[in-house]
Amino acid sequence: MTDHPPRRSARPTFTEQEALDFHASGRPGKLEIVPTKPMATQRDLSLAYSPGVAVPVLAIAEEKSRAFDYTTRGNLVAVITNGTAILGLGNLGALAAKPVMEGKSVLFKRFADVDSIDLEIDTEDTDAFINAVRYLGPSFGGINLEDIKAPECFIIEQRLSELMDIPVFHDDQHGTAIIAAAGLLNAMHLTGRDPRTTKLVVNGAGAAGIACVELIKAMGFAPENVILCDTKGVIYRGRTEGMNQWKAAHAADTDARTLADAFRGADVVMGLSAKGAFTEEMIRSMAPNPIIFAMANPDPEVTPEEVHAIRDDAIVATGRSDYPNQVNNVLGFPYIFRGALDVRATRINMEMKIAAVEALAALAREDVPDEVAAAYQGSRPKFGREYIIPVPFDPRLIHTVPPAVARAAMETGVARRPIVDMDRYRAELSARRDPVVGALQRVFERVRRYPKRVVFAEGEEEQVIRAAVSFVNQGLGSAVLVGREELVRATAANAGIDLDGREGITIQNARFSERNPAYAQMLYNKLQRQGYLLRDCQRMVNNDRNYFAAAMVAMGDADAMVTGVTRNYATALTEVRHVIDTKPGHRVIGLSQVIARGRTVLIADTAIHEAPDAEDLADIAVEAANAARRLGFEPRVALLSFSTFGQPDGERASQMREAIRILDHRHVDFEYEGEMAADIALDPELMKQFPFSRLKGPANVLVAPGIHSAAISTKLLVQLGGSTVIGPMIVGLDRPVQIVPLGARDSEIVNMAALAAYNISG
Ligand SMILES: NC(=O)C1=CN([C@@H]2O[C@H](COP(=O)(O)OP(=O)(O)OC[C@H]3O[C@@H](n4cnc5c(N)ncnc54)[C@H](OP(=O)(O)O)[C@@H]3O)[C@@H](O)[C@H]2O)C=CC1
Ligand SMILES: CC(=O)C(=O)O
Ligand SMILES: [Mg+2]
Repeated sequence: MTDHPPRRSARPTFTEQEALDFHASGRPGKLEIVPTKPMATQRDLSLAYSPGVAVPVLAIAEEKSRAFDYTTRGNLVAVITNGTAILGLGNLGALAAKPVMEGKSVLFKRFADVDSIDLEIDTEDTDAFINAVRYLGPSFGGINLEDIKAPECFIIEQRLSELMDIPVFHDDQHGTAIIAAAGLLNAMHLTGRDPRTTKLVVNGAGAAGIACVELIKAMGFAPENVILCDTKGVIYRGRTEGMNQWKAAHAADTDARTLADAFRGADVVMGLSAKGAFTEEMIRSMAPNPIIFAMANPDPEVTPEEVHAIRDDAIVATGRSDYPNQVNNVLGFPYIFRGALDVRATRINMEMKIAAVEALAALAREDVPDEVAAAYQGSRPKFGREYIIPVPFDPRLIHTVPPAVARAAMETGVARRPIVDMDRYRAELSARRDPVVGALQRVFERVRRYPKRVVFAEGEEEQVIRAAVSFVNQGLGSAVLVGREELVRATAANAGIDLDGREGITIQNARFSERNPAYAQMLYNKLQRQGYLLRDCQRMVNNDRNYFAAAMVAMGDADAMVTGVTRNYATALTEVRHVIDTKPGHRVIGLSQVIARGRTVLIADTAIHEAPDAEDLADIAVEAANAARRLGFEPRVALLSFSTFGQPDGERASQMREAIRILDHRHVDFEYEGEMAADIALDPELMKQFPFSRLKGPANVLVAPGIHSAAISTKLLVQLGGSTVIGPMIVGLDRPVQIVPLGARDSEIVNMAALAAYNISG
């Protein structure tokens, strides 16, 4: 067995209420449509709509392909369903399927910058469904069919592919088959198997099962070695019960009649059926080093724990994110469509699917990049039994899979616009990845592997209780809620949260804690020369939750702390700093992570130093660069000003220049430059005017001249620029504490608790 991280918990990481709140909060649902052109003047209006819009209309009427140049068509995919097979939940209708389809559209955007809209069509009549879709071709560059039950899905996909000149791709069929086949290739490689002689069983002869069998056979498995099963058992030649033409095409010439018969001596089994369909006996009866892909969602045919309890030579994959080897469709559909759209493909053919399989399989065999490795700290995932498929947050997927798909499209004559320069295409693809994806993922993954005890200082607040429950449910660690026990329980009960018997959550009433005298003494030792009596310290620990919580962390009774919901930032910080020192050799600063379209930058100091002098600014730069490394960036630090390299001059600008000189003397180990204006720091084209600049690329850490400019600019970015801002995060304390903004919501508190547990100061 290869190294592997501690196995993750199989508990759900959210409650039902959290899932509903997630979908209801803010604008209901998960999508909105945003214009890409300004609508600021009368001229804009007359260009966007009548009369200006008539010009592209006539251009497209004359030459259809111009629609790709003048409209959204070339980057727009419709996710279409009738809701007859929603996940593994069954036929719940078109309307109930909408959350899934919206989700898919969001993933298209986030992972591969494909614009997407969901369309729910309220009919189970195959012809009516086909008719509703077939005329939509001019609107879209591709059609992703989703959660439509077999066998209708086969007819629908085939007919629409014939009728439309854009890719029509039923993801439950081909997406699943592609990811499963990639994992299978690697599992075969690890167990030294040859496709021509490997015996394979697929349980489930629906959309996903049939597509898997077809793809696997196209990849060289011998048809006589492949057995397909459904609820009636083996699909054998001559069977009449529960059959259809798609099952019949894969009917095996075999004496096996039950799933248990089929399992006997099998090398590989794939489940695309239902929870618990594989028994202990079946697993035992397989060949040595068996490969078991139990992919029913949300619960697999057999769990990895159940398999590992019976035999230790199996490679196991599931559809779930909380086990290794997740067969997750998100590894496929965003990138397959990206590649197909970029060559304006007319279809997604078998060669394109196989190219995706091979690209995914090859990626899992390569060394993982730091960005992925950081999430698995202590045990870098390495190609092996517990890592046969890339993980969804792998940043290489975007520049690996689409080029393979595009190339296959070009080679098989379905590309309407071949890509001329593949290297350039790859570079453009990397820039398409939305930086919000994965921004906190490494933090969460790391903490999940090394869970921490986090103290939530304001335990009587409802959103804090919700956050603590979510923190624990996500497997991030245990939570201590500070507050009066009856009040915490009553608030929780009012909010519909049952704290009784909930593992991982404790309540600490500061007044009754037996650790109080020790905390008060510790605080007295620190503050006795600042005018505080022991009695004052006792009162602070007894009455003030921030003192009590911080003392727990200072004395090792908890690993990290989060606070700030009920008290303004500065007050909370002052209280915390009475208890927790600055980390020796460090400087406490506030760092905000700004995630905007195309990039992530860190801005400092957004919380502590109001008017830093040159020495302070140099320290802030060093501290921010350290934290950037902890968060997974190689820092390129720009010291910002209204001026760039002395022009125009001014007092704050010369202070920034002085800070640069101090950094020069310190011989720091990161790139830095300044003073410069923010646009120069962030735009490589503008930076070209200063060829002597030492930054090798756009800055990703911005040091502002003062807290005013730092705090004002991050807030402007949120309000006007639509950016996501995490923080200010506190960096440089000796023990990890994070402070959320006053009135923060539960999700923000969880993020900050995770950042505290991660300890960005290192
Ligand atoms: N990435 C992933 O992990 C994915 C997982 N899936 C999962 O695969 C499963 C099937 O999805 P899909 O193909 O879209 O659904 P379909 O409704 O199209 O097909 C379901 C098939 O499973 C068979 N089946 C159901 N229960 C059993 C059982 N206990 N034993 C044997 N066969 C059974 C049915 O048999 P019969 O024909 O006799 O009715 C049918 O052939 C779902 O659980 C779904 O969540 C799907 C897509 C992606
Ligand atoms: C993953 C998916 O698409 C399904 O279970 O239907
Ligand atoms: Mg689906």
